[in-house]
Amino acid sequence: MNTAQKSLRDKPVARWSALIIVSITMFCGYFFTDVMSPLKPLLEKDLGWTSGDYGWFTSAYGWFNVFFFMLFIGGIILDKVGARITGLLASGIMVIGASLKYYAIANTFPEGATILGHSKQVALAALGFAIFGTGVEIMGITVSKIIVRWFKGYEMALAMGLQVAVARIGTLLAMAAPLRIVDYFHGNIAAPLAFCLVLLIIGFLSYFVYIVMDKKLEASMEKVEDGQESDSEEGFSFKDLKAVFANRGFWYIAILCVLFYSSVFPFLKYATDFFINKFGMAPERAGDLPGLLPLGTLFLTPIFGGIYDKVGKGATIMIIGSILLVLIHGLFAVEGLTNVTLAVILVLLLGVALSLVPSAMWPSVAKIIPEKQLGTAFSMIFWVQNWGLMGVPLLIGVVLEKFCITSAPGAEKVTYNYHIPMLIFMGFGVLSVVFAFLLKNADKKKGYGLELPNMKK
Ligand SMILES: C[C@H](NC(=O)[C@@H](N)CCCCN)C(=O)O
Repeated sequence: MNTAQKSLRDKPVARWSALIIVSITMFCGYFFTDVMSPLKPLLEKDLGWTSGDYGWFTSAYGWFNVFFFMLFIGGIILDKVGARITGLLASGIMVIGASLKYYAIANTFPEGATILGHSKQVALAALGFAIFGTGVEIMGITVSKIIVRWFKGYEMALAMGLQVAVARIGTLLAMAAPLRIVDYFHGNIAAPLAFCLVLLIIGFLSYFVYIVMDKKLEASMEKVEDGQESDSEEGFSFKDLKAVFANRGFWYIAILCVLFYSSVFPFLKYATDFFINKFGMAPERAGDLPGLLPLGTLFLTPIFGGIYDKVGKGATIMIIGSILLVLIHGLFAVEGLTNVTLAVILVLLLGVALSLVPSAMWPSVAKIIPEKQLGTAFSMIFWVQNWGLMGVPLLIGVVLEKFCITSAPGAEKVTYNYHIPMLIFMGFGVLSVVFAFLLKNADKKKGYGLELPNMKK
């Protein structure tokens, strides 16, 4: 390819700069997603929440995505109007939802005021989280499509891995920082939310820089004669949707996605409480342990992504990650295993699993589905995944409240036995292994190329 035929995406500095900018927005989104997780014991102690309240509030993340088909609508908008407008809308929605959640936690409401059977505070916080969840998920599909747009034929899995790694720094901070921020602000439980809200506004503003870059990319692509890239901008059609639905590989990857993530992200929502209850950790330090999980993924996701780019073996990588999940949650479930060193090792291994599967899963979607249907495909996969992100935290909250309380009724501090929740997480792991094998089998029959490298020779 001579210089005259090059578009902006062919320049490494340009495509990596685009990646950095969208990664910042996602980092802020992931931080806010999990910022309340280490606060569960405090929400119960200081604000009078129950585990059921917490489970219901946490499940709100997926409400609009699942029931109002917001991801589906977001995917159509993305394929129709492109990443510039969709990304801006999504990050704006994140800021609005986060503001409402902050308002709910920062204020006190008249005792006895309830909405849908929950206190006004829990209900408003949940509504804010539901709005935020819509924004961050649509942003997620937008960023996935942006990466394909800039990196297809280049370091696509590495770029996806790096973006996820940066986002996971947000999760790491969400685990390690909130209790320290609360302490610093003399027990103000809303302070971590305020801090995070400021970051989200920064993420929103940084997206404007991406918009400028995207416009330049488009202009440069118009100059490229062969018209290859313009194929990807045909937009949504119901024919495409039918084609995505009719693809068996799509369903295997979507089901693997919901099963795998159901045993990781919802686990993180309860991890601090779990380590306090099972491993007897001090509440102020218990958030540090789940913080190790995203820490490992920072380095490993890009490494595994790089391996997939160069060597291939995508389906095998997903099988190994799923098997690890079963072993980890299985050991967490064993009663009497309360050694903190073992807990550290298992959390680090969970980080390996959370690096292996996503590093291979997301780039594999682009191998199964044509680029012009990718917005729709990513949004449908996220939609299926959101059933788990919504339902599983709710399930765990209800199970904890109904079957796992070990403290005497009316005790000042409620304690839990996490055996059943861990078995539930392990069950999702077992099903993930089954679907990872089905995917590998389908790849052999249909020749998606999941075991082949991503990079052009
Ligand atoms: C890339 C992938 N993202 C997702 O699965 C999102 N739908 C959910 C993000 C939830 C953030 N805690 C990932 O993070 O691996």
